[in-house]
Amino acid sequence: MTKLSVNINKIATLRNSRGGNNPDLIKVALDAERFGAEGITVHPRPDERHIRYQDVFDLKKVIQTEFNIEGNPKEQKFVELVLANKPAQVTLVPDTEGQLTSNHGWDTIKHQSYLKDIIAVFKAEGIRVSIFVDPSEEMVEAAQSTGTDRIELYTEAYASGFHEDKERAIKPYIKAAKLAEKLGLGINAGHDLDLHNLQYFSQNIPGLLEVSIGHALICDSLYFGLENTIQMYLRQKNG
Ligand SMILES: CC(=O)[C@@H](O)[C@H](O)COP(=O)(O)O
Ligand SMILES: NCC(=O)COP(=O)(O)O
Repeated sequence: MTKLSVNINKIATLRNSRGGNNPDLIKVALDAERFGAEGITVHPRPDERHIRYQDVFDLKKVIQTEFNIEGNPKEQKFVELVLANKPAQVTLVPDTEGQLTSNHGWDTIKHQSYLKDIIAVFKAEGIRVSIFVDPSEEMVEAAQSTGTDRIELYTEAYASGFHEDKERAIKPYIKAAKLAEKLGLGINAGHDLDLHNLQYFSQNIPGLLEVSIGHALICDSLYFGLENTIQMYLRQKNG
């Protein structure tokens, strides 16, 4: 069964906007788990615009479901943060500092040697590794030889094409997922998944192990409440 990992970056965005501790990130993470979240995802960025490095230490002490930390390992502070907290999973994302949000996957051919080395560092500590990739069979093929446990399919292109032509939008993801399965790679997915596009994605992607969803879910919770929203996403995912 595909797991829903709730990304709480945007809770931290709201908290940081006033300098205090409201909303309380730790409380939201624990409530999200109580409401049915099957994992918690955070993406501490170098500018700490939302998730702070200290948040990761605080969350690690209390999270009961799978903890997934995302980030770019070219940032040494990120590597040290992950090794110090040993989450269930680290998701390597090739974001640079100035990006508004994640907007591309790894070039697993060009960065093959680098990825091989850094993935080995995390795996030696028993941390499962996932790498963020575009839905490209070439990139998935090359991902296998990096030694990664999983890939995370970057789903922005699916989300942006969904309303116009969902069959067309999902096609590259089905191909990439079938190849990943054949190569023995675990399959995660995320970015811009929401209440409208999640069910079709999870119904059509073979071997999907985890979806990580943040922005749309937190926005939806403003209208439906966090507990109801998490239940709605779980129903869509399992539908
Ligand atoms: C890797 C990815 O697509 C998202 O998990 C990312 O964490 C979103 O980052 P922001 O929440 O900073 O937009
Ligand atoms: N890896 C994707 C993630 O954690 C959340 O992405 P989004 O739902 O905030 O776009």
